[in-house]
Formats: sequence, C-alpha cells, structure tokens
Amino acid sequence: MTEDTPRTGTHEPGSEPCEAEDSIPTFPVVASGSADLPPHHDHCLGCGPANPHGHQLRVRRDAHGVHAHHRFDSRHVGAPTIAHGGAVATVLDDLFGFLLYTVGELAVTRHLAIDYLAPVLLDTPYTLRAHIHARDGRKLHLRATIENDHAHVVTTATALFLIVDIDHFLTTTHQPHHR
Ligand SMILES: CCCCCCCCCCCCCC(=O)SCCNC(=O)CCNC(=O)[C@H](O)C(C)(C)COP(=O)(O)OP(=O)(O)OC[C@H]1O[C@@H](n2cnc3c(N)ncnc32)[C@H](O)[C@@H]1OP(=O)(O)O
Repeated sequence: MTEDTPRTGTHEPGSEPCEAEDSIPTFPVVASGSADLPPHHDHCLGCGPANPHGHQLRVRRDAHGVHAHHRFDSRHVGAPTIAHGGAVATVLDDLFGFLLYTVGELAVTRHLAIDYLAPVLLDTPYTLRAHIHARDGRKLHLRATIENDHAHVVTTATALFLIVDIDHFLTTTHQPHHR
C-alpha cells in the first residue's frame, strides 16, 4: 500500500514545526509544493543549521516525496576525493527522516540498506530523492537514490522506519532486544 495521505493537519510553509517537548518536533504534515522543510532540530547531524560538523541538508517536499541537492566536502572524505560511505549513509538516513513530514508522525530507523553503485565524489553536485514505497501499520518502507548531474544513479537505499510515540525520545534506558 502506498501512503500519501496526510494523517494530521497541514503545516504552513516557513513556520516552525510544533514542539511537543523542548526540541522534539511532532512532525506535522507539510503540504506538497511547500518551501524547504524545517530541519529535524538545529543540531541534527544531517540537517541542523547550527551543527558545523553536519551536512546541513536542505530538503524540499515534492509530488513524490522529498528531495535535496547536496555536495559532500573534505570533512566527509573517505578514500581520497571520495565521500566516506558512512557520510553517505548519514545523509540518506536523514533524508528518509524528512519523509516523516509527509506522514505526520515520529518514526526511527530500524533497518537501512545501501547499495554504493559508484563513488560519490567530493565537491560534486548530487540530487537526493526519497519516497515512501509502502506503509504497513507502523512500518514505513522507504526508498532513496543519489543521482549525479548526468542523471546517473550512484547510490540507492532502502529503509524500514518504525513509527514510535514521543516517549521513545524521552526514555533514557532502552533495552536491546533480538528479533
Ligand atoms: C531530539 C529528537 C528529535 C526527534 C526526531 C525524530 C526523527 C527524525 C530524525 C531522523 C534522523 C534519521 C533517523 C535516525 O537516525 S533514527 C536513530 C537510529 N535508530 C534508532 O535509534 C532506533 C533504535 N531501535 C529501536 O529503538 C527499536 O528497535 C524500534 C523502536 C525501532 C523498534 O522496536 P519495537 O520493539 O517497537 O519494534 P520491533 O523490533 O518489534 O519491530 C516491529 C515490527 O517491525 C518488524 N521488523 C523489525 N525489523 C525488521 C526488518 N529489518 N525487516 C522487516 N521487518 C522488520 C518486526 O518483525 C515487527 O513486525 P510485526 O511483528 O509487528 O509485524
């Protein structure tokens, strides 16, 4: 089942997300065609504008999901001239996190899988896209791509995000468990 249907109210472009607990946003649905989506929070490694070590992703909603334009730089180097695979994963995980603005609920990454099809080069423009492939109750099955300026897909990713309630972020002790 593809999920496009907003489950909560819409969010005015340019305004801040609702704050349920200090810096924990509740992810109101942002209407398709809106301007840049708000960062998850100011210091988020993926998108926080106040995190000098972060990627400071700026993400927009579109008809299919979300997209961003991004250049990795020397802070993200792995092999010389090539972005570190972990940095690429960070950005994709965070991009997936912006799909929550199309769902209007909190969710976290349960599973992330990446295919590195070709090197992601530093100081090179890329377009990142993500969409909800399917929703099954709490489970959001997500897909993403990174494409270069020649429309070649260099990376693909899939993720399973699980919807959680706000207590997830307020609990200080999480017990690991095995499937
Ligand atoms: C300051 C804070 C700001 C807040 C910002 C918010 C987010 C935005 C930030 C974005 C930043 C980027 C994002 C980030 O960085 S998110 C940060 C990284 N992620 C985490 O920290 C999550 C850590 N994990 C957990 O807390 C728990 O494991 C969660 C809560 C996720 C699930 O534990 P829970 O006990 O609740 O669930 P379950 O394990 O019983 O599973 C439930 C169902 O799922 C099925 N299943 C499980 N695995 C798989 C699999 N691999 N393939 C297929 N299916 C799978 C499973 O069979 C079951 O199915 P069913 O039996 O029900 O049918």
